[in-house]
Amino acid sequence: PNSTESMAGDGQRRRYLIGYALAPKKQQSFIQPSLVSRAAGRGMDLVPVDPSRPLPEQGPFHLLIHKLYGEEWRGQLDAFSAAHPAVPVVDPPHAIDRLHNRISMLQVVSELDVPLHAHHHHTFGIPSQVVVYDVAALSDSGLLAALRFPLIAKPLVADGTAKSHKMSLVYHREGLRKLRPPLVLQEFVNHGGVIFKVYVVGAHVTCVKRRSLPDVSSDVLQDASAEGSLSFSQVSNLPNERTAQEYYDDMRLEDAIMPPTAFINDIAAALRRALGLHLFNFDMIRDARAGDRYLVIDINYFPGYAKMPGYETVLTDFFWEMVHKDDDTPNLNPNPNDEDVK
Ligand SMILES: Nc1ncnc2c1ncn2[C@@H]1O[C@H](COP(=O)(O)OP(=O)(O)OP(=O)(O)O)[C@@H](O)[C@H]1O
Ligand SMILES: O=P(O)(O)O[C@H]1[C@H](OP(=O)(O)O)[C@@H](OP(=O)(O)O)[C@@H](O)[C@@H](O)[C@@H]1OP(=O)(O)O
Ligand SMILES: [Mg+2]
Ligand SMILES: [Mg+2]
Repeated sequence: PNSTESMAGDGQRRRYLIGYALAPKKQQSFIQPSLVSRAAGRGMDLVPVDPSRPLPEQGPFHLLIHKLYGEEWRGQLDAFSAAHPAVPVVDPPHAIDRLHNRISMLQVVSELDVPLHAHHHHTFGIPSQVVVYDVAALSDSGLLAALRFPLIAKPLVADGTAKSHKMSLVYHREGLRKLRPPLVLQEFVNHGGVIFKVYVVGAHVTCVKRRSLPDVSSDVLQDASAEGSLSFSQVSNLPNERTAQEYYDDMRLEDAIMPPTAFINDIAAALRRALGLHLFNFDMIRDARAGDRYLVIDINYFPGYAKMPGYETVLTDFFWEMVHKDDDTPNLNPNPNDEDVK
């Protein structure tokens, strides 16, 4: 409805339109009034995109952010980019695709170029893993010889469906029988029940601690009578309730030492370059057997940023950078006093 090229009033700054295309649940969690008002205070209006209507009828946008999939939506984005090559689309669908397969997702990590000498004895990598396409492969001894129990079985596809988050812990061979390929069998690495979630928003990096799966003891592995596997879903996204059992875990969480900031920042920057993405997070665990070894186990596109401390400021700064990318005025102040933020 509103022409964004126009001035909002005498002496007022130019306004920018940021279109967001998100599933209803994502829209609920991400588009908080606090974010909308902070962005508005910096001259940027967040408006929903209707994916069922042609993009040229909407806007005109100065930036598009999205977490929607499918051929139709991709066609919309391609047409939009062809018509408006200067308007940033965050992020390109082909770059997001790589995160929809748990093999290609972590492949990037093993290829990263991070100057490790700068980080003393801290190292990083991914757990050993193999991809299993069919049931027959589950009893292939050669394939299994490459891995040590316990294993974690994850659906190969990570497309955001509830199914793609369903996993099983597998303690011994018997436990493999219940599994449904295609999946990834990954070594479960004991890590003290704490996971580090690293949120990336353009050049900004924030690391937070979360509760994770508890360590698997050797007793459990040796107990032949025990169930061979255990299923679960989205542990790192559990509500922060504290049952008696969890009280202890929370204490351990508080005590957990964060990985060094420079180390995290270097991995995040290298990942951002390699993936060609602006908005993602990755999960990292510290290998309990080798205290300074970290393993990346998951990468998510456009994660739950509202859970990240200072999310309104971080996202607003990012939007500002994106809409001013092509400005030729070198000394624009990136942090003017916000106008209407309480
Ligand atoms: N190799 C591993 N070793 C130990 N624990 C693991 C391993 N892989 C996953 N986990 C645990 O299982 C949880 C779920 O795994 P993962 O993060 O891959 O699933 P997801 O469904 O993609 O999660 P998200 O909700 O973050 O997208 C992790 O948060 C962690 O607690
Ligand atoms: O909201 P969405 O559907 O995008 O859910 C994402 C969820 O964010 P939410 O907190 O907003 O639910 C993320 O949580 P954090 O890692 O940030 O804790 C993470 O679980 C992603 O894997 C989910 O993306 P999916 O893999 O399902 O596409
Ligand atoms: Mg995860
Ligand atoms: Mg994930």
